[in-house]
Order: sequence, then C-alpha cells, then structure tokens
Amino acid sequence: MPGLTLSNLTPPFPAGVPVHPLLIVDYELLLRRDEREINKLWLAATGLGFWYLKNHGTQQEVDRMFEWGSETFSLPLEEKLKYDIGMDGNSVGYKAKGSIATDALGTLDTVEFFTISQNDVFAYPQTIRRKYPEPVNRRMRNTLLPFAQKSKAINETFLRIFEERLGLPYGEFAKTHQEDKLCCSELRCVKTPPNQSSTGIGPHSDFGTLTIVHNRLGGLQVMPPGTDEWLYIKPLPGHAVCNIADALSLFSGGILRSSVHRVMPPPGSQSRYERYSICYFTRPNDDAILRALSDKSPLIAEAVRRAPPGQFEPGCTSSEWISRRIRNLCLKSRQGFIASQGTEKIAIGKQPQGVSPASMLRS
Ligand SMILES: O=C(O)CCC(=O)C(=O)O
Ligand SMILES: [Fe+2]
Repeated sequence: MPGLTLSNLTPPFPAGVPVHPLLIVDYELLLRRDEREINKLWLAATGLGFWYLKNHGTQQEVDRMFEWGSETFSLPLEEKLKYDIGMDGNSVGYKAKGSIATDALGTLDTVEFFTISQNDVFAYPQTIRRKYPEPVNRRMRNTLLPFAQKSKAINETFLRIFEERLGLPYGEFAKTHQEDKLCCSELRCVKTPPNQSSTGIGPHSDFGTLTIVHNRLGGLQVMPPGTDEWLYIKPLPGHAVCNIADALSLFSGGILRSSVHRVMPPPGSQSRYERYSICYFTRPNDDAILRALSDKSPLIAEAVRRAPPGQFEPGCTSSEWISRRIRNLCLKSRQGFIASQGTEKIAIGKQPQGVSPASMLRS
C-alpha cells in the first residue's frame, strides 16, 4: 500500500466518527495584530489548548518534510537502528515500533519516529547532538532548515502574544528559548503502518512549550477537559494543528492548557493506508528551570495561589524533566508509563471544564 505523502492522494476522512471542532486561527491576521484573531487564539490556548492554524505560509516546506519522512523510513531497518534513540532519555534519532508503552498495562506502541534536533539543523554541517543517515543530511539545508525556521517563527509569534496576555515583561519567553543554546526543540516524522488495530501513541501531553502538527490522515485524538471521551481532530487541508505543551502550561501557572491527546489508527477506509505526520516541537533551553512565572505576572501569581501547592513546580530543568519522561516511557512497563506522565498525570479524564471550542465558534 503506498504511503500518503501527496495531499491529492488522501482518502476522505469518514463521516460519523466523533470529531472535536477546533477554532481556526489565521496566522496572517495574527501577524497584523488583529485583535479579534488574538482573542480567538487566547480562547483556544486557555480552553482546549489546541487550534487549527491557517495561512501559516509553510505548505511547501511541509510537503517537502513529508517526502523527507517517507524517504527516511524507507531505509532498511538495520540502517535505521544505527540511529536508535536508546534507553537513556534521549529522543533524537530513530524510535522503532514497539519500544514504548501506550498504557498502564504496558501495551506497546505501533509507530516509528524519526526525530531531528533543531540544534543540529541550525548548526549543520556541524554536529551538536548526533549524526543522521543520508536522507536527513541531503535534505538538511533545503527541507529541514526552512521548515524549522518558519515553524520556529510561528511559535515565537504565539509566545509574544501569550506573554502580553499573561502580563509578562516583553521578551520573557525569549530568555528561555534562545536559538544559540542547547534545547530539546525537535522536528519529527511519525509513521503508522496500515491496518493497525491498537494505539499508535498512548495518551500524553507534550513535554515542551508549543507543538505544530501537520496531518493528512486522521488518527490524532484529544480528550476534552472535563470528559473521559476521545474525539478525533479531523485533518483540514492546508491547516496545521497547534497545541500548548506542558512547559508553557507550567510557566503560565496552568492558564495555558496542555491537553491530553493520543494517536490511534486512522478511521474508516483511511486505516488501509500508511499514516505520516510531521511535528515541530518548541521546547525551552535545556537549562531553563520549569516553574510558574508568578514573580513576573500578577495573573500567573493568582492562578498559582488558587492551585494545589507545588502543582507548577517540578523542581528541575527542562532537559532533566524531558529525559526523565522519555526514559520512563522506554521502560515499556506499567510503572514506566505512569511515571512518564507530566502535567496530564493529574489531568486524564479529570480536567476542569474549560471553555468549549464549539460554543466559542458560535459566539
Ligand atoms: O501524529 C500526530 O498526529 C501527533 C503526534 C504526537 O502527538 C506526538 O508526537 O507528540
Ligand atoms: Fe503529542
């Protein structure tokens, strides 16, 4: 079965499966500082923590990333395994199928990842984190670099807006997201083989600051706050799916919401096809201390005051926290799965009711 790397080959997302509507944010309007659009982004970020982004200006780069992903996964398994992520909490390189737990019973995952460090992309041909196979090196300058630069700029635009709305000093997030410092920001392609019946990626919230995902087939599901129900996020052509990740939720004292999501086999007839997704993860600098920025914003201080003590203070740096969670996932066990959970540990199925995106769309 051919892989769906070309958007015009995509079979339709089926009707009749449970879908969660997301707010659609227009990136061009955000760049123009359109107040209505900024309000919409804020509602999405503080409600479900997920939104679609249109007019993001990266479609060509994304198409090339899908080609890169399919080329890289076509390498023989023994070649890919030379770049295995290992068991020590590193996520850069190749993650084979069945190497992480997807639930507390220890059920193994069905997906492959290829993950590239942003530090390596920006420093190429110098190596900062690790070396990569030929399809990565060949596409570093013409595919990975432009995708990373544009995606990074999008997330920086979001961060500036959030900074302002949270009442933080201008440039506060730039201090913990400096391009020339070591960080776990990454570019990733995820591949789900066709005809799967079990979970691809188990329930999780993302480790970092902000995530941008590009999908052509369904499979991504979110659990809306206050429910224990999984709903598909339907891929819309030309739209990215963006979400708040745990570090940003922690920095903001929980005002920005990092929601639980997972990857299941694509629904309906889409399940007969290979599924690829392209992800861009912005994460704080390795040495950034994860804590609510209460001393910088009265709004955050108030949110922390209302929360159970210690909820937004993991008491470690970004890199320590990310490696610990990845190491636990790689234990492939019930204990590992539970220990790998971040802010979602307290959240799955119990998140307080946020503003429903459906009601926001009607307003
Ligand atoms: O493949 C997707 O749609 C999302 C992947 C994801 O959630 C992740 O890699 O963190
Ligand atoms: Fe995720």
